[in-house]
Amino acid sequence: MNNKLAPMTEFKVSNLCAAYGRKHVFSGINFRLQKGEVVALLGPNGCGKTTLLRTLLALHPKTEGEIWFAGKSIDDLSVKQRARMVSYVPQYHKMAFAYPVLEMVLMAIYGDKAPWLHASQDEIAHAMSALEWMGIAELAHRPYTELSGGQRQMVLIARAYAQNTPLIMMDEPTNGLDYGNQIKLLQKINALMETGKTVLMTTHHPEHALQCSSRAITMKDGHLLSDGCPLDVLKDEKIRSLYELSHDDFYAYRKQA
Ligand SMILES: Nc1ncnc2c1ncn2[C@@H]1O[C@H](COP(=O)(O)OP(=O)(O)OP(=O)(O)O)[C@@H](O)[C@H]1O
Repeated sequence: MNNKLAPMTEFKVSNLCAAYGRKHVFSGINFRLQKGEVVALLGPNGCGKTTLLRTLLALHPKTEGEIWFAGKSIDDLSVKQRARMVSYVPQYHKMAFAYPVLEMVLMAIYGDKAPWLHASQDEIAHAMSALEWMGIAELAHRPYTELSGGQRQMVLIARAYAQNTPLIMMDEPTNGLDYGNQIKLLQKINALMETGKTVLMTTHHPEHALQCSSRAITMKDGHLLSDGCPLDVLKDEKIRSLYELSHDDFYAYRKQA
């Protein structure tokens, strides 16, 4: 089995726009991701973060613009080629069948066909190591549909990790995780950066972005507002303005926290 990462030289987005029917969600989005960056994307509910991630993954159609991966337009890559370059932890995931967790992880390695049913010992060991990395090896033989929300979330993260792509996109990855698992995940994301992987993750928690990201991007009303060092982009005044919080509400909360 080929565990080598596809080369991640650069991921580039230029003038990207997307809509649902006639309703524009975002327009004129430009940014680049470099190897080894963990980039946190923040913005109010409904500003378009999930739609942006789904558009970058070609799961939602763009209305304008270009997405380039290592010099190739994403439009020219097959589903299989994209799956070697980028993995995805969605915000919501429905699974109709009660597949065992181990098979769910093997599916990420093999795509939508069914060779995971004949997986080799090496492949099973690789999938198990992803579950161990996430700290959920004991769930390997449990049906996915019988897991709690937080356990399912950890399976999806292990699955993306097993896919072994140079770029991982995660939509609110700490969603549903208990306090301890949130901290452990943020540490794991931070460690991914050291291995040269690139992560683009949405979060509703500026403190999570400050803990594990090397760069933060904020988004509001269908546009990117700021992009840079988390300590600068997530200054108190910028957070207050992003989420439209009054001085009193914000500092009363801060005082209690
Ligand atoms: N399937 C859909 N059909 C029509 N409109 C949609 C659909 N999905 C999302 N929208 C709308 O697109 C906009 C952006 O939604 P999106 O889910 O991308 O926001 P978000 O920033 O990820 O929100 P949240 O932080 O609440 O998860 C919202 O106004 C939403 O109502």
